[in-house]
Amino acid sequence: MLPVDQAESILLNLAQPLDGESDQEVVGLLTASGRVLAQPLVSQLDFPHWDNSAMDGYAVRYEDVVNASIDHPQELEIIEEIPAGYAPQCTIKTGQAARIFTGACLPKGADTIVIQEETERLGNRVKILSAPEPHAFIRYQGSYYKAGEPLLIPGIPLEAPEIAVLAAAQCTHIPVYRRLRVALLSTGDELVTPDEPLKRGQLVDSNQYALATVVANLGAEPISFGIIPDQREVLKNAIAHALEKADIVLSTGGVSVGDYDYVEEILTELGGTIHIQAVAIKPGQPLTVASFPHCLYFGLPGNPVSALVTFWRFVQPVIKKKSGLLPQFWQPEFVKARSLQKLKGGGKREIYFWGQLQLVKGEYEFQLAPGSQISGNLINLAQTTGLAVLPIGQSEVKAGDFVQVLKVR
Ligand SMILES: Nc1nc2c(c(=O)[nH]1)N[C@H]1C(S)=C(S)[C@@H](COP(=O)(O)OP(=O)(O)OC[C@H]3O[C@@H](n4cnc5c(N)ncnc54)[C@H](O)[C@@H]3O)O[C@H]1N2
Ligand code: MOO
Ligand SMILES: [Mg+2]
Repeated sequence: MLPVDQAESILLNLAQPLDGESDQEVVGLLTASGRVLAQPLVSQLDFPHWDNSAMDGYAVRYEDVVNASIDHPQELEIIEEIPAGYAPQCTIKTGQAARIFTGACLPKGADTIVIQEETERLGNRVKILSAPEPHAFIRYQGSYYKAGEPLLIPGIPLEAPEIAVLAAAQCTHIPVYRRLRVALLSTGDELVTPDEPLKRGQLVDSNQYALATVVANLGAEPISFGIIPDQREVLKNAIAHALEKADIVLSTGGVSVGDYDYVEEILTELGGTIHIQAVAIKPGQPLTVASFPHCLYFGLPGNPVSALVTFWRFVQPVIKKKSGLLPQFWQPEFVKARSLQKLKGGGKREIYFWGQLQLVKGEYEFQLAPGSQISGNLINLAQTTGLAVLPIGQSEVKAGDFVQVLKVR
């Protein structure tokens, strides 16, 4: 049995990120969400593109209004009105101002904006009722970003803020890494699909749906191979087929010591290198991992909680790293949380308890899922947002004490 941290480092070494031209594709702005940028981007535009006003008001020369006050207002002549989107035509000279609106270009000669609340309008003249700060409310060209500087770096996930930057930079053809293909197969004679009537002894294949969801949420493409019976040759063919089609294969079941647990033998027969046969983790101990020249195979344990816990702990960072993300985006996120219940440890495995992680008055709390914490019980797994971890050697966490919690969503 490998310790959890050793299993993790073996896996992260095996997870080679997508790289090179053949692993990239070009997407549009509205299809870029959740993708990973594959090339450094530079814009030829300054941001802001022009000196412009941050407020509705008047563009003035600071020296004209420096002494303005409510008792001694400064009167200026309005020579132009500049809405957003218009190029100003005039130059502001001493004693003059331009009516200006938020986002509109600053006219030549002006160096300060007086907000409209500090003025009084009299036809084509305006009274300035207080002295502004010099350069007040001007957004200077290039003050956010100068053309030619690095804009976005490869390896970042594209979400609303990055997509806004890309749109503003008029980058409409976005180079991203291709989506990883993740094959899913559920092994077990007892399994049926959710729409089949159950005969005695049968069980619905829930793992396939759970894994398809978490894989898709990571921006990868789940490819379903359905339910494969516990028949050696049938399973071997299905695994061989999945290995051809995918970057990563996730199977569930068939990795323990039972007579019908064929996965590891098949992986060896197919030429895979076995890296992990068991991990000191509860639940999830029989996790089996093999590598092939173009594919990484995870044999996840069949119990529904074991399948998801091993996915969250080991597969998720691997998918993220392989997707081309920078380390700060793929490293598992552990937080310190106050456990609301007593957690009982002991034994030879690191124990993962499932429950809810909540932020209460700036401090994380972990609420253990009520009911049976046993790997076959998927019912109380619903609403899990964190996994509290008890390391080997720690016999308990008292209610109110701190515990490390892996955030899972
Ligand atoms: N003698 C021993 N027996 C077991 C050991 C052990 O060390 N010695 N380990 C136990 C542990 S821990 C786990 S975890 C399981 C892992 O078993 P397998 O990965 O071989 O999985 P199966 O035997 O095929 O199934 C286990 C369990 O999960 C249900 N299952 C399977 N697939 C699905 C699915 N797609 N959706 C929902 N549920 C599924 C299956 O019906 C079984 O109940 O082994 C223990 N045994
Ligand atoms: O290690 Mo198994 O995953 O608990 O039931
Ligand atoms: Mg088994």
